Amino acid sequence: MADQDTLHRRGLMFILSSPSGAGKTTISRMLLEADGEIRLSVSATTRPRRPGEIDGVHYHFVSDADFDRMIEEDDFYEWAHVFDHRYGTPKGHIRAGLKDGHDFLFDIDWQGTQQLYQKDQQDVVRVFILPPSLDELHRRLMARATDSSEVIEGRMERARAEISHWDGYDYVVVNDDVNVCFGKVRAILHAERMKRARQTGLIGFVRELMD
Ligand SMILES: Nc1ncnc2c1ncn2[C@@H]1O[C@H](COP(=O)(O)OP(=O)(O)OP(=O)(O)O)[C@@H](O)[C@H]1O
Ligand SMILES: Nc1nc2c(ncn2[C@@H]2O[C@H](COP(=O)(O)O)[C@@H](O)[C@H]2O)c(=O)[nH]1
Repeated sequence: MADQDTLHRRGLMFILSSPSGAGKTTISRMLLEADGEIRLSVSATTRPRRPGEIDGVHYHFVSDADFDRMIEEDDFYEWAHVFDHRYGTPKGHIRAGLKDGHDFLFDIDWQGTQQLYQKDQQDVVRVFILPPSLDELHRRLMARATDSSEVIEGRMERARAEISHWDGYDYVVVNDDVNVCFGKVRAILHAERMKRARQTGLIGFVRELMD
């Protein structure tokens, strides 16, 4: 008897985007902790490190010159200017990993999402996270206490523009209660893994069933 979980499938690129402070990093960390089959795509950024962030784990913190060099050497799957800095997804082993059935989690903005989708529609799953209100978004950015009030005001000013890209996503989830939101995001991941087109091992399995 076949166990469906052992059938071969293509991996997927699971993207979480949101206005800054809505909670995508929180949901990403919960997902990585709960699900052993998905790995984080670690972005490169020119922004300064926040307290508690580890180089190579949360981001690859690079200089402007290093970022320029990475662009020149075609090292990025996608990159974009976000706020006052540059962020990019290093190609790494993503394409080979997808073929081997590994899933990758991306915490990237709408510009990066569009670029990844244009390159690889079939493997991309796009999830947008909304805050319950703009007041709550502001409260969360303040409570996180990782950015100056100037930076927080800049992020609030950009929030409406970012939210306007909500319709470029496959799923939209409101992050009011974090556990409820996490449950919904996890359900999306599970369902997307079950898509017939991703379950490449099904063809052989069905053939055997019919014989
Ligand atoms: N549902 C929630 N209720 C209350 N606080 C939350 C909730 N989700 C996340 N937070 C808190 O809000 C703050 C912002 O969350 P987080 O850093 O995950 O946002 P983000 O969308 O990743 O922001 P950025 O784009 O700036 O990295 C954090 O302090 C986090 O603990
Ligand atoms: N297009 C990309 N956007 C990225 C990438 N890595 C992160 N981001 C987005 O930047 C903002 C700000 O992040 P923060 O950590 O400074 O708060 C946020 O929207 C991220 O999703 C990337 O590689 N490409």
